[in-house]
Amino acid sequence: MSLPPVGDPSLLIFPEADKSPLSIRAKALVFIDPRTRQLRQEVERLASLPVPILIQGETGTGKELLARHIHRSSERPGLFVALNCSGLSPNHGEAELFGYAAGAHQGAPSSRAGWLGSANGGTLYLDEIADLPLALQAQLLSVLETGEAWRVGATQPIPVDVRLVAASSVDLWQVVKAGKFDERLAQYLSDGRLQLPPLRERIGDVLPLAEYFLGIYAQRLRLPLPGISLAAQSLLERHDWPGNTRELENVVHFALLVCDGDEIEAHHLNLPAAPRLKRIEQAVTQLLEVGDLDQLAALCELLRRAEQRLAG
Ligand SMILES: Nc1ncnc2c1ncn2[C@@H]1O[C@H](COP(=O)(O)OP(=O)(O)OP(=O)(O)O)[C@@H](O)[C@H]1O
Repeated sequence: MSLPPVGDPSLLIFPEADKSPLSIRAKALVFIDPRTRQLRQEVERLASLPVPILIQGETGTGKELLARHIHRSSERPGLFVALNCSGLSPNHGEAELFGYAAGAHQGAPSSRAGWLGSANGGTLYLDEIADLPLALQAQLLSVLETGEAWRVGATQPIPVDVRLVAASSVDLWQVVKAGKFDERLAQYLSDGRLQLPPLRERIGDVLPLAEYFLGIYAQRLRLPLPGISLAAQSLLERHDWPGNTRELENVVHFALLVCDGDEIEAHHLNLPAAPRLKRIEQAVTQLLEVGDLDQLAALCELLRRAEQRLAG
């Protein structure tokens, strides 16, 4: 197991990784699994087009990292500005997002650009966009469509040129159906949709990512670079990764710190021995309690096949 050489299309190297915030520590985007290689092609296609992008994926799958890559590839001259919509102030969300004019409210002697203004000429990354209040959703759409924004308290709009890259860990269309997301904004975002699969569905990325993080942390902590034993590799590939790549990064970081030999062993990973088996056990137990006849028949068939395999 080793990472592809620099220049391989599955490994994107970020030239200015040092400029990224601490929460995004990657120097490269590791895409090795066939599913993420395919995604990579889609990303390259969309990045240079003047379309908004919606990245859907579970927490920790790498949505912000991908958004940063899209911004770099787009070569837009402005900044990449990242905002988590659930962090907007309940009372001053509009001013935070769109800015305010001088004198708009008490204690506002001068005007402020807001997040949108700071991203002028660049990319506004809105994480968890489903958490944006409905009223701001409609306002945001109008700004993006007209290229004009009204700061709170302003008497005239100002021109803005912002590319929106939004992320969501939930299906936006379901939120639309529930009446809590603006259908027109969802439509606007649907031109460039990217689905980042959870790590458990792209097993081919697990060991390359583990090796990559090991390299990063060994270098940063000035520790010798250990290998990963076969048992540890197998455990990494069998784990469910509910926290996705972020969880893998933390697990590898920890393993490196507690590793006392040339290789990371399974017990250094501090992972449950067989999480999937546990889940299967729970599902079967539930089925035995509440399953209907068809489900029980399907279960018997599966158990029969398991028996057959055991018998050799
Ligand atoms: N393909 C990848 N290659 C290298 N590092 C990655 C990759 N994907 C994610 N990471 C790293 O995993 C961590 C989590 O990534 P990121 O913050 O982009 O996830 P996210 O989906 O935006 O999470 P959240 O939904 O919680 O905001 C970061 O440290 C990031 O650098």
